[in-house]
Amino acid sequence: MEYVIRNVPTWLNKKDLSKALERVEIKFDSLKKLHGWNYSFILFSSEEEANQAKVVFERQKIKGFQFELEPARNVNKKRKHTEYLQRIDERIKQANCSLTKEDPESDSKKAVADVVAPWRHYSYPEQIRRKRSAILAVLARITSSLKSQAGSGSLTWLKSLQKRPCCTLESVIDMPEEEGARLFYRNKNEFTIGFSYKDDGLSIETVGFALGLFREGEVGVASVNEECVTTSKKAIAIANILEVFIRSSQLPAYDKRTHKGFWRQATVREGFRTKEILVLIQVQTEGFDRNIIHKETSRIVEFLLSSSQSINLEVHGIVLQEHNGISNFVPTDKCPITIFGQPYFHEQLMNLTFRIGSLSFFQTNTFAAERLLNVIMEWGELTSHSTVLDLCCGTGTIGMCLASKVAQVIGIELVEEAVNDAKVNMEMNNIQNMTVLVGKVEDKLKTAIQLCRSSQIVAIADPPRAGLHPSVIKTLRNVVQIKRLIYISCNPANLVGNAVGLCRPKSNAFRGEPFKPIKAVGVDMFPYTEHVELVTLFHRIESDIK
Ligand SMILES: C[S@@+](CC[C@H](N)C(=O)[O-])C[C@H]1O[C@@H](n2cnc3c(N)ncnc32)[C@H](O)[C@@H]1O
Repeated sequence: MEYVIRNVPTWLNKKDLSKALERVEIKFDSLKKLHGWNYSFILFSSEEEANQAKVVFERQKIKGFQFELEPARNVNKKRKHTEYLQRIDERIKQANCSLTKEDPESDSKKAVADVVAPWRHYSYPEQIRRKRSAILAVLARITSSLKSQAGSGSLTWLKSLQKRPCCTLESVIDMPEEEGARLFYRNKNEFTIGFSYKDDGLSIETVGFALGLFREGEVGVASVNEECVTTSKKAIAIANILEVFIRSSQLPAYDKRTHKGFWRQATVREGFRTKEILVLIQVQTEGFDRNIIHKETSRIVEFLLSSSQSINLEVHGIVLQEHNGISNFVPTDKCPITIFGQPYFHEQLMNLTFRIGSLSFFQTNTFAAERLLNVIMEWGELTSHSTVLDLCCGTGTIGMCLASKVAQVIGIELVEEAVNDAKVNMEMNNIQNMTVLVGKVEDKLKTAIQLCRSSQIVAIADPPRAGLHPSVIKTLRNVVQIKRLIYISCNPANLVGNAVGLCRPKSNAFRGEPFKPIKAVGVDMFPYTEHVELVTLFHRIESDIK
């Protein structure tokens, strides 16, 4: 049960408010209070708890303030459509005002920037230092986890390590201080469409970023602005344009609390080198009239195209995805429909051109992706006799960049649209020695291995954040032709389980000879955030086994 506490001092932080409420024995599940708010969201587990709090507030002041409690739904009363239309003019004025005249140091601007670029207060060398320490901690955890495996004494390379990292960390490759590399670098930006809440309780449709986790009681969305140094400047402009439109739309923004509303999410993707922009708009259609949907989607296309052209941005495609489920993710199995232009954009990498569909993965930072590819090329020690296994290949970027150096590339990718893009990309770049299989690596790896013509297989794994399925690790160990494996991890903490699986001593469950971590390098794909890409080279170590 969500309520709002009114008359809270703006300077009071969540921790102190929480303590003050506990002192007067108010029971609640969670609180949401940001600096600058004169209110706070509070979640009670029952109406009784809320009533008790109300009585306490009426009887006594807290921190010298007379708090008031009201149900949160009053903050965002579902307005009748006619009332809504009457307010449109006022809203647009407010919207323009907040977009153009907001104090650059305002709390909401800073709060949203802290969500998307939480490390913006650290100097860049300090960010790199922190990422280095985090990676070293992961590499040391691999050592300790391996040591706890039965039979690990047979791994001679492990003996001398004690608690040290399992291999050398060569460096964390930093990004030059340029737009598109260290600043405003994300080529894919997912914006939430929802409501921001003003101090007077008025809610206003907003396209930007959620200020916190919904499950922790945060429902507010804040407009994106140039303090958000990870978001590309073009994406910021497109989000601001969409915000003006949605504030005047006949269809409402989606409200996460009620699961009602139409406009849900907007994803802006762009080719930094090609200057192409693709916009994916996600909508919840249940309960809305098809004619109004048609009218409003035509209007959004018109508005977006004319507004973006007026500031010299060229949108190449707009696609619409229906998503009536509760989860926030963009489902990769719900094919969007094209409402303008092409359902894809292009980007260039290592002098090759890639077509990328709205649901296909592409490395987030184009500049950093090239640094990553340089490391893979060097560590792969590829020859014209090698076969590259590109596991989780997306639209085929890694495999295609290596194809000219090897005999054969075999990719595996789950998302069908990405595989279709990969096929087009092979043709566009005249690559004839690459095959891509659609499906899960865990299901397709054995087929891929049967297709390998060479006895020198280099496996390159670039899995999603969770890492590879354990069955994939077991299969990789069983393929004796794989002597070298490069693992790219976008969530280094999750590398530990897979690395232990690859390197642990032979057993009934892990039959093939183990691998050994040789070296690692970090690539700062995500400046101003804690995230970092980790590349680790593993070699097969048959001769090391006693
Ligand atoms: C981190 S991305 C890497 C993509 C690609 N290597 C690149 O550089 O563009 C991970 C990819 O794995 C795909 N994926 C996720 N789970 C998978 C699975 N079980 N089997 C195969 N591919 C998977 C995703 O669709 C995504 O394209």
